[in-house]
Amino acid sequence: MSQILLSAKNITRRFGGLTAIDDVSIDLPLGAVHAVIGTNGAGKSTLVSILSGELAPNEGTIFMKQANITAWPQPRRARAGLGRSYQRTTIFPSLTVHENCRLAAQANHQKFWSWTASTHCKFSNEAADRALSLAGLEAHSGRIAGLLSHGGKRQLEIAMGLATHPTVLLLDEPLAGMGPEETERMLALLASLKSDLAILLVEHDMDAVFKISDIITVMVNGAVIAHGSPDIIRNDPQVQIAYLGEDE
Ligand SMILES: Nc1ncnc2c1ncn2[C@@H]1O[C@H](COP(=O)(O)OP(=O)(O)OP(=O)(O)O)[C@@H](O)[C@H]1O
Repeated sequence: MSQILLSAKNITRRFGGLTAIDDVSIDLPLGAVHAVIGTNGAGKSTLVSILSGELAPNEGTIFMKQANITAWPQPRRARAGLGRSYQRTTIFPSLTVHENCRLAAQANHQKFWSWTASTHCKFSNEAADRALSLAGLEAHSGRIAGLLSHGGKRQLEIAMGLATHPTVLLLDEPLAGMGPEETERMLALLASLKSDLAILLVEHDMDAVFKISDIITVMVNGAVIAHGSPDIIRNDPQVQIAYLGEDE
């Protein structure tokens, strides 16, 4: 069994009278894509926000390897190797592709406010170069980020996440709005990255999820109704009825 890089145990989150996350446990192993799927409002984005540290759970515990990170704020988790992308693109459109990655690396570094001009900061330039290479964006390094295609912008977001040297990457709908070619490119990118990472993927594109994932967790109304390999999930009668539709 691969090493578990992030483990969340019995997470519950309420918004007033609504239980958005209901006693959910999830493990993210090194070298695997773990997808979380579910109908709208199932609690997927809330779960990602709890894991990344943007939202606190009402109950439950989160570990990164042996460290209990439940009370750690988001920046501390990011420095410990937890990266995330958002449902909507969050790039700086007027800066270059390289500058976006450099800033992501700097923002994650405790010594950001040093006397070195940011453009000459060796570690952030190297982190940006490495991230752009991993994400297949080297050729676009000098381009203005806002002029990239939609798929290119999402790819840049992944590169910005990689610039922080994560070990765990939380991806919230990275394929949203992509055409078939862009989707294929992104799936190939995730497949090429996963051996060094634990990836959590929240995604509505079921073809992509079943193609790329090693493990799938299915949520309905905040609770997990099924968990297992793509084959197990595909053949789970509860999943077919509750999520994929009885016809499928
Ligand atoms: N800040 C908030 N305040 C109150 N309710 C919230 C808040 N954030 C989420 N919710 C509610 O919690 C539930 C889960 O929302 P969440 O966005 O996590 O679902 P989701 O599975 O990501 O949905 P989608 O697939 O549509 O993005 C929904 O009923 C939502 O309205």
